[in-house]
Amino acid sequence: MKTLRDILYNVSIIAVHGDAGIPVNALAIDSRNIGNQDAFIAVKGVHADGHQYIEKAVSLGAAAIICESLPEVMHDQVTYVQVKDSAAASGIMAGNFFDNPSHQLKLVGVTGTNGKTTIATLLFRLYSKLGYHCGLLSTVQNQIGDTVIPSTHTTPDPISLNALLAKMVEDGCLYAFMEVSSHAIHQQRIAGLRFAGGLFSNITHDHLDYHKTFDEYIRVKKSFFDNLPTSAFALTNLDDKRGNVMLQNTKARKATYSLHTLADFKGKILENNLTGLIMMIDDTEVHFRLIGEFNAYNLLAVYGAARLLGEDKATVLQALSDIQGAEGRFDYFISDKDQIIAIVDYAHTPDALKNVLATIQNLRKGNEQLITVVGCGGDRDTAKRPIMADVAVENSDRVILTSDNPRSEDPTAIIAEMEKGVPVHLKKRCISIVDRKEAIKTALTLAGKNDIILVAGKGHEKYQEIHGVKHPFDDKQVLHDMMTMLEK
Ligand SMILES: CC(=O)N[C@H]1[C@@H](OP(=O)(O)OP(=O)(O)OC[C@H]2O[C@@H](n3ccc(=O)[nH]c3=O)[C@H](O)[C@@H]2O)O[C@H](CO)[C@@H](O)[C@@H]1O[C@H](C)C(=O)N[C@@H](C)C(=O)N[C@H](CCC(=O)O)C(=O)O
Ligand SMILES: Nc1ncnc2c1ncn2[C@@H]1O[C@H](COP(=O)(O)OP(=O)(O)OP(=O)(O)O)[C@@H](O)[C@H]1O
Ligand SMILES: N[C@H](CCC[C@H](N)C(=O)O)C(=O)O
Ligand SMILES: [Mg+2]
Repeated sequence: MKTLRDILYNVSIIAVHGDAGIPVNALAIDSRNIGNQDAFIAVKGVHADGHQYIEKAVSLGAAAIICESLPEVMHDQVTYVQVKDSAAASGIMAGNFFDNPSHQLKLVGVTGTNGKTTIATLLFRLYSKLGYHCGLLSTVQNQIGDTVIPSTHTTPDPISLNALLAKMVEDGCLYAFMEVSSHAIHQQRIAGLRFAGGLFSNITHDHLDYHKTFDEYIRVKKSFFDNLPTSAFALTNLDDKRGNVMLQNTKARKATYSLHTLADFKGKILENNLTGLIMMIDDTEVHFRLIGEFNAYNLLAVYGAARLLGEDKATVLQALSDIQGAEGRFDYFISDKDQIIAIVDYAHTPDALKNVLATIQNLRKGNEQLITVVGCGGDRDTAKRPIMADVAVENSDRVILTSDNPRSEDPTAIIAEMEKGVPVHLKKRCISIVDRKEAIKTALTLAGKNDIILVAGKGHEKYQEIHGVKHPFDDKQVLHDMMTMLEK
């Protein structure tokens, strides 16, 4: 068993009260997970302060307490360690506890508002296809080779994260590809990890409920690159306004990709339709199964990262050509009877919705109707609600505003906020139906031959979260079922 002293290696310590040589059984940042001989790390959170739970942790058997301010009552049998930053300490300690698994494989992190899941998943599938055993940490799921481990977050808390990386190392993985969310960077869930590379996709409006201003959101994302080591690569999208800024202060080896300007990895779209993309990448013409300009960016990012990790150009392009995208990202099927194209997409930001609708507009052959069903999540960025409704009506023939995951909010009130973004002259395009199933059914009823239906916002999600309860709900399944029912 490791001692507290071993686990504290590299942590900025202010004071130690008690014996640092005690053995530690497990680490926890949540007092509810404390067992005998564990170390509890008290972290200040968004809703509560972990320091309030120190006594509770001791009563459950904690042998060590890591905190920023020492409690008034200290027990003789417990070791108290005062640190400068408990959140940072939790990452570093989790690394030490699990033998720093990120040092034992090549860990690649992907950040940006949109495209993280797609890029990380494509990298995982590419490397698996190239014959490497590897791991994936993503919004949709975590994976170690073929073994799927359900994910609770885009980027897990530092203890779960290091535990998963340690399992990957134990299982013989050489690479791990992970999404790095802005929440995770800000909450230091990635503290102490050693990255072999970092990728930037893009940055647009999202999560302003959490980060408050766009500048702060940019600063947080940038800090991921600021902290990369010199041994890593940092790959950025030059077509994004903030692409250069992201790498301004990084020590890592800089590299760029672009569809529109000179870059280390240069791509051009030759064809973009429902059968996929044809692109020119560094003078080679390649066909991909993924659809839409935004996926051209994702593919280019993946190609660039693989080259920076040392793979051969022809091998990468050949393998990438046949790979499918992540679940619920431009996931579509065509109905037998009326050839209605039904698309499920995880677009839950104004920019993602705009991109997916622009992609659909490009795919239109004649004057098919485009019907969009969309909602916004509760307890999340409220500023995006009217913007998303506006984007939807500006770029669709018919829009049905509906409920996403209302969480603790009233879905009718969320929809009312969305409605405020619909310009008066476009109001007739738009109706609101709170029940998501009814909304999808109505879209199908409105659709005629060859029309296109986009159901946006929930992608792969298999539930609808209402007041803390996750009710089974799957956009793709509902579309299938309703279509079958209406065709009978
Ligand atoms: C807003 C947010 O990000 N919250 C995360 C945060 O929790 P928190 O700050 O709210 O925690 P808190 O309730 O204030 O508690 C503070 C501390 O006291 C501890 N505590 C609390 C209660 C108790 O009885 N005992 C106890 O010890 C908690 O474990 C915590 O360490 O830290 C927790 C542990 O890491 C996370 O699980 C939690 O994610 C919540 C569930 C969440 O929904 N997060 C979302 C917004 C999120 O992180 N999303 C991103 C993706 C976003 C994107 O699309 O880019 C993600 O990476 O998943
Ligand atoms: N490179 C991109 N640029 C803009 N939009 C994109 C891009 N890639 C994907 N999208 C859109 O964003 C949606 C979400 O994509 P993806 O899940 O890959 O992003 P993400 O960054 O992982 O999202 P999250 O932060 O929720 O985990 C997709 O369904 C698609 O509509
Ligand atoms: N990772 C994103 C997911 C949003 C998905 C959408 N369906 C919602 O519930 O808002 C978030 O936590 O903001
Ligand atoms: Mg994701």
